[in-house]
Amino acid sequence: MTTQQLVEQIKAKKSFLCIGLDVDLNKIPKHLLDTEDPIFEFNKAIIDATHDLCVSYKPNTAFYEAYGLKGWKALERTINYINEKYPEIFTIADAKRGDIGNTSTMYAKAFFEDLAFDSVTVAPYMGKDSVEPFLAFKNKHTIMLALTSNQGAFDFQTLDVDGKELYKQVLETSKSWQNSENLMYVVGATKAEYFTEIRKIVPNSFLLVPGVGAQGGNLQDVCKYGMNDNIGLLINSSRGIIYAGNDENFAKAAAEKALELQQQMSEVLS
Ligand SMILES: O=C(O)c1cc(=O)[nH]c(=O)n1[C@@H]1O[C@H](COP(=O)(O)O)[C@@H](O)[C@H]1O
Repeated sequence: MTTQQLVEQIKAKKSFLCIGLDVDLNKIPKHLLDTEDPIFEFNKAIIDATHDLCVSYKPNTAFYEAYGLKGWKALERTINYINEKYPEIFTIADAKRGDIGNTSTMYAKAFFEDLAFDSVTVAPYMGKDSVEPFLAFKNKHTIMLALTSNQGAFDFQTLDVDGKELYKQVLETSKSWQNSENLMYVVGATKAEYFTEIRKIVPNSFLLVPGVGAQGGNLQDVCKYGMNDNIGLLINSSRGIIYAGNDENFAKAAAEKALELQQQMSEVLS
């Protein structure tokens, strides 16, 4: 998917919501556990109930890998279901990969070719030659961690390196990499006060912003300081939406939570 197609979808749906499909078998409604593929059945119901309120789904692969082969199969069924039934949706494999070049190429193939995701999250720690193999894929997007939502972000990311915080160095340096137009960046919603500075470095890039909902990030502040002419934001909520209900009506409860966020986004856009 091109960035332009993503922007058009945002404008049509008046939403820049990304729903995180972080499926935990201990948290999903009990009646689903009797089905053959509870993870997929959960996702399918959530997706069918929310696809017109969001523009993106982000399964975090940890929640699938934790269940071994069954989990990976459920991930494959989920991405295939979205791509077949709702091809306009921007899909994110939240896998936080990155390794030496030839290994990164295999990670990229796994998520862009075998599973046909539109994007994958990547850690910048190993530098240019660990990220460029992902950037080589046309119309695919590499979403690199910049300033994360967790407390540990202050351990390294905000440290001063040659007079500038490390996350700023990461943003600036990455702009010089080959096919850097395929980069997006992760910035946590819990760090809204940093968005003005970040926008000075990457004014045009899309930012994936997790941390609204369960982690307490504020949607209005993120929009105020982070939005650009192309909207430029994908705001993620996972637990706050998908676990809104815990009985037969769980998908309806999730849709109600998604609608709350979509309505706030619609207001911001108007
Ligand atoms: O890359 C991410 O998506 C990510 C980066 C970050 O800085 N913080 C963060 O919470 N995430 C992910 O975003 C999701 C947030 O989930 P909730 O806190 O349940 O909304 C999880 O899948 C996290 O792994």
